[in-house]
Amino acid sequence: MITVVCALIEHNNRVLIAQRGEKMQQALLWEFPGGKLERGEAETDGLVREIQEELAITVQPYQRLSAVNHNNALQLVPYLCHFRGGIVQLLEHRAYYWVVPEELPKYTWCPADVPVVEEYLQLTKCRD
Ligand SMILES: Nc1nc2c([nH]c(=O)n2[C@H]2C[C@H](O)[C@@H](COP(=O)(O)OP(=O)(O)OP(=O)(O)O)O2)c(=O)[nH]1
Repeated sequence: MITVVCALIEHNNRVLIAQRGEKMQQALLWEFPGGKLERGEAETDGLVREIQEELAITVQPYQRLSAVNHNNALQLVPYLCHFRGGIVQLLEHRAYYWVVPEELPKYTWCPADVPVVEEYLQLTKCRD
């Protein structure tokens, strides 16, 4: 089973979502950006590195959400992150949006992300 960390990057009550490229696995589906950890790398270190590599922005992870075990093949570990600066560049993805949480269900998600979206919606409802 591979571990993939992903970031729910928050800024001004919105969260960043990214669309996978045409040639990537799970092409054109929406995800929270992130990627696989390197050997011995801490989850949050790997996440900060992946977001810098993929989007050229700096994030600060602050809360781990529930890990999703998808088909015993992939463990997706989501983190809430503060946006700390930079200008988004699409170095790997096809598109990105900053969306309000209520808009999240409109997108076609990678299957493993569906429970993450649900947990995030619950959590943001409790904030209001
Ligand atoms: N980054 C990310 N990957 C996800 C999510 N949901 C999901 O099923 N995946 C899958 C897609 C890929 O099979 C795998 C992550 O691979 P990746 O290609 O994004 O990771 P990476 O940047 O480390 O890629 P690589 O260069 O090592 O291949 O996890 C998600 O929300 N974010």
